[in-house]
Amino acid sequence: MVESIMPPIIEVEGLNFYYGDFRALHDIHLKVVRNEVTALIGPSGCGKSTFLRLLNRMNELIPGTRVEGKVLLDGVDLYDPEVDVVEVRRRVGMVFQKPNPFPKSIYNNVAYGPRLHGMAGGSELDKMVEDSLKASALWDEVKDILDQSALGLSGGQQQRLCLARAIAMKPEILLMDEPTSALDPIATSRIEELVKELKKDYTVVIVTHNMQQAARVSDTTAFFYVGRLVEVGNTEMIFTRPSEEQTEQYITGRFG
Ligand SMILES: Nc1ncnc2c1ncn2[C@@H]1O[C@H](COP(=O)(O)OP(=O)(O)OP(=O)(O)O)[C@@H](O)[C@H]1O
Repeated sequence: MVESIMPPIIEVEGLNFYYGDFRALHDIHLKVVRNEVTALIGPSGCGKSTFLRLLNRMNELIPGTRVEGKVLLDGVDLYDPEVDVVEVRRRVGMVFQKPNPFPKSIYNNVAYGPRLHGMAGGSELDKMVEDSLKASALWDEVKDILDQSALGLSGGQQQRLCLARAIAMKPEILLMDEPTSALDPIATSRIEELVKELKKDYTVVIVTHNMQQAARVSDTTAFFYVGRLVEVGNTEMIFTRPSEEQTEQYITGRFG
């Protein structure tokens, strides 16, 4: 495979991860290319979500866990003791499987992070909220009801609101953990279209159980199996001519 000429935004080197004594990830090496969508696929329990959460230090909220190895973001190790975890999570935003808006107004959901970080106020904040809702393709649906509760939105709208909330923090990377698994097909295809759109401005890493989704939205696909990264490469190549037997078996539905 021809190596991409774009410098990687993330370089993972020799990453191991433990929940207590259980080693969930084994010696992972992976480069994530800037302004690409990278999909993480593999059967249930293979470590996709664990790996994703290591990219913004979310796993350290779980007691008894341990990380070895490096996750370099623009060349700086996220796990270096000097690095500020709050800044890491601002630069690397996340959208979860189930939409989880705050029980606040639509406006305040998006404004919450920028306010907390003193990033904007007044009309500047209004603009930030508008821009974020536009980027998540929700603005037209909510512009007249910004003061209404986010909990009144549909599941698909709530997920786009969560995306707007992440975007408002001006991240460089967006992590998505099965962002469409709770959504119907129409809401799913809107999110998929958005993901393709978002890579112009962001780098996206998405975990998905749905192989068609990985094939539709991603540039690069990484196949995980029992805590190991079996193969990573150009998405079309992974889905048509994988190098590894295990990848071939998984994508042809012979296991998992
Ligand atoms: N909080 C936790 N404590 C202990 N073990 C955990 C925890 N979270 C995950 N694991 C274990 O780590 C392994 C990897 O889990 P992970 O959720 O990362 O896999 P996954 O590929 O994302 O699975 P799925 O597709 O089902 O979400 C599994 O064996 C799982 O049981």
